[in-house]
Amino acid sequence: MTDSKQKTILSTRDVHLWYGKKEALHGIDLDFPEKGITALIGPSGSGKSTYLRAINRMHDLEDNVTVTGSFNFNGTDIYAPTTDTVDLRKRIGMVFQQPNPFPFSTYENVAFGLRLAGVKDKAVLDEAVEKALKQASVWDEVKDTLHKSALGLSGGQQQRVSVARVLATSPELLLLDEPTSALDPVSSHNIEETLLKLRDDYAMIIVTHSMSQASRISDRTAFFLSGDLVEVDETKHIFLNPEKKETQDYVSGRFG
Ligand SMILES: Nc1ncnc2c1ncn2[C@@H]1O[C@H](COP(=O)(O)OP(=O)(O)OP(=O)(O)O)[C@@H](O)[C@H]1O
Repeated sequence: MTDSKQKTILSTRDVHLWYGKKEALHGIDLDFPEKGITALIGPSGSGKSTYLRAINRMHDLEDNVTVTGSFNFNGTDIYAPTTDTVDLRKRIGMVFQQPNPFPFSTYENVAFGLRLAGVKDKAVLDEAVEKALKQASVWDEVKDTLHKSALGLSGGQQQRVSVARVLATSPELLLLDEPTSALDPVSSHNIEETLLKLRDDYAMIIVTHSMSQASRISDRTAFFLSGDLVEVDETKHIFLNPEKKETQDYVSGRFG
């Protein structure tokens, strides 16, 4: 669980983002503690994914996107020209909506980032792969087929292997962009349980359309509307006693 005395792992200030001439984020100030889950909620098009992807510079891969503002990540200026994005994305791992295993074995999927970082020792790799798969609560289901293609796993197992792949490189922050929206209810529940187990050890930011999911798993919730951050607070305050009328209207299902 988070508490108010926690250190801040990421501090973002006055974040604006333009797709061409269209401004999608209008000056977001938001901080994240070093442990626990923050949910980003809001109607479709409110800027949740845009903001999330700005955190690990995913927009660098798109043409015509301009980002301004400050992103201080544990002392690293995320947008400084000297910041290495490969290293940054190891420190800030990302799990996407669709499970996206590479067409390799489960083992090689999880070992991928470590091999990229130059780890060759088999014993080190074996241990790291097992640890990450256990942390992602999928080890028991895949331990006998580690060297078979990850594409043969169910969608829910693939998504937990995606979580393990991210954990294997010892990230400081995990970004999750609607990680259960392509999964059946049982697989979604398994992912939620996995995230709940990780929240004492990691900082996580999850974009979700499901308000019940946000209220089940997050410590803090940030409500976005039309590219603005309307309100951020402990999840129970946002759902039971929000300050702003727009938040109240959204969480009570009046729009969105
Ligand atoms: N690649 C892009 N090019 C142009 N405009 C974009 C692009 N991606 C998003 N947008 C626009 O930016 C705004 C914010 O979109 P974003 O996807 O961040 O919202 P969201 O809250 O995550 O929505 P959803 O819940 O539907 O995923 C929207 O108006 C969207 O149309």
